[in-house]
This record gives sequence, C-alpha cells and structure tokens, in this order.
Amino acid sequence: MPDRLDDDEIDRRLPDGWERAGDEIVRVYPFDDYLDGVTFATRVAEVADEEYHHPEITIRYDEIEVRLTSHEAGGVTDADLRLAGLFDAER
Ligand SMILES: C[C@H](O)[C@H](O)[C@H]1CNC2=NC(N)=NC(=O)C2=N1
Repeated sequence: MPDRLDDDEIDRRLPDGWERAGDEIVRVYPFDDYLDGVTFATRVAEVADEEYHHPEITIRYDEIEVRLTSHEAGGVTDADLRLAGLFDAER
C-alpha cells in the first residue's frame, strides 16, 4: 500500500472535478437518467475490483457520488488519485 500523501501534494494532484473531504477525495457525477447512473456505478465498481482498490459509491436518483480513501494507509494515497482518473475515464 502506498504512503499517505500530505495536504499540499493532494491539493496539487487532485484531478479536476474532485474535492478533498478529510481523509477522502469525493466526486459527484450528475445523471439525467437513473439507469445511466447505475450503469456508470457498475463500471466504477468493475474498475475498482480490477485495481483492487474500492471506493464508496452512493447511487441517488440523479447523481452518483464516489468517495475514495486508502483504508490501510489511513488517508489519501497515489492509488486514490490514480483511481479517480480511471473513474473519470468511464464517464
Ligand atoms: C484488506 C484490504 O481491504 C485490501 O488489501 C484492499 C482492498 N481494497 C481497498 N480499498 C481501499 N479503498 N483501501 C484499501 O486500503 C483497500 N485494501
């Protein structure tokens, strides 16, 4: 597991559209169609499983919220920043 990153590095490397929330990074993806959101959430879950790094995914009727942190490291690591980019590519 990579080491926890410090605040400055997280702020510098956080991909556009993502926000810092304590020990997590968060992005909300809006969807006009509920099932399009569910399909996206499934793709996020598939990528997470392939990478063996799992986000918290919240499915709402008009948006999908994805929260990433590295549980074992106790904060945000390279893995979280990398997965954020992979999830964005599924949009
Ligand atoms: C035992 C532990 O859950 C595994 O090593 C992996 C699985 N997926 C994981 N996902 C996330 N977000 N953080 C982890 O530390 C992590 N660890």
